[in-house]
Amino acid sequence: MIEKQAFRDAMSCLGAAVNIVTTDGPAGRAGFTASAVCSVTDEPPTLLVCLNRSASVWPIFSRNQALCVNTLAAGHEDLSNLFGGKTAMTERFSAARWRHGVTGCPQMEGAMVSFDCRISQVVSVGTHDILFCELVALERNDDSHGLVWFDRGYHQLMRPAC
Ligand SMILES: NC(=O)C1=CN([C@@H]2O[C@H](COP(=O)(O)OP(=O)(O)OC[C@H]3O[C@@H](n4cnc5c(N)ncnc54)[C@H](O)[C@@H]3O)[C@@H](O)[C@H]2O)C=CC1
Ligand SMILES: Cc1cc2nc3c(=O)[nH]c(=O)nc-3n(C[C@H](O)[C@H](O)[C@H](O)COP(=O)(O)O)c2cc1C
Repeated sequence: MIEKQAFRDAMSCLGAAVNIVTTDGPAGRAGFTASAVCSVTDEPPTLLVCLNRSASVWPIFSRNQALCVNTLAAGHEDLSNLFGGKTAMTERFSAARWRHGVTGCPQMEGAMVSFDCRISQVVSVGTHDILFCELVALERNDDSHGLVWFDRGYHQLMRPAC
């Protein structure tokens, strides 16, 4: 049996994009920081997001059935911390500018990519729900530099100069 701490220490070696995942709908607006986001299939275009069921945002995502994955760019470190901490939702959203996507979920201005999705399936594993999300609309910002979460810290990824 692998201890939880050994698992987390090992997982901290896997670099991952940092995302602010948002929702809006009948249950209201919410957002949280997630690194557990992954491409599933391109037919139909689907990604997954792992959400801890003990997070305060969980009931809101469960009910709204739609979300937007906003992939963060270099310079968004403070925003990531804000959406990853125990901060009030109004404070989280007042730190950036938002538009409404096709699903009505908040799309962050300046995000590297925004994946506007409907939640197509949910599978519970351990403490988390795996939200399978089918893409409805897409917005890209190819000028910004990247941001990854690696070894419990942020690292900027620079695009080669053209
Ligand atoms: N998948 C998740 O739920 C993640 C949660 N976090 C949360 O953010 C905070 C800071 O995390 P770190 O500084 O990276 O240090 P950490 O030691 O808490 O986590 C190291 C790595 O383990 C994995 N991890 C952490 N908590 C997890 C969980 N509850 N379930 C599955 N995998 C998990 C992630 O890959 C994370 O980068 C912690 O509270 C952590 O729980 C961070 C990354 C992913
Ligand atoms: C870099 C980073 C990555 C995170 N990734 C995830 C994740 O993939 N899934 C998850 O459920 N929580 C993740 N968290 C934790 C949530 O962002 C955090 O628990 C959530 O904002 C909790 O909010 P609450 O205070 O509203 O419960 C991450 C936090 C940070 C700082």
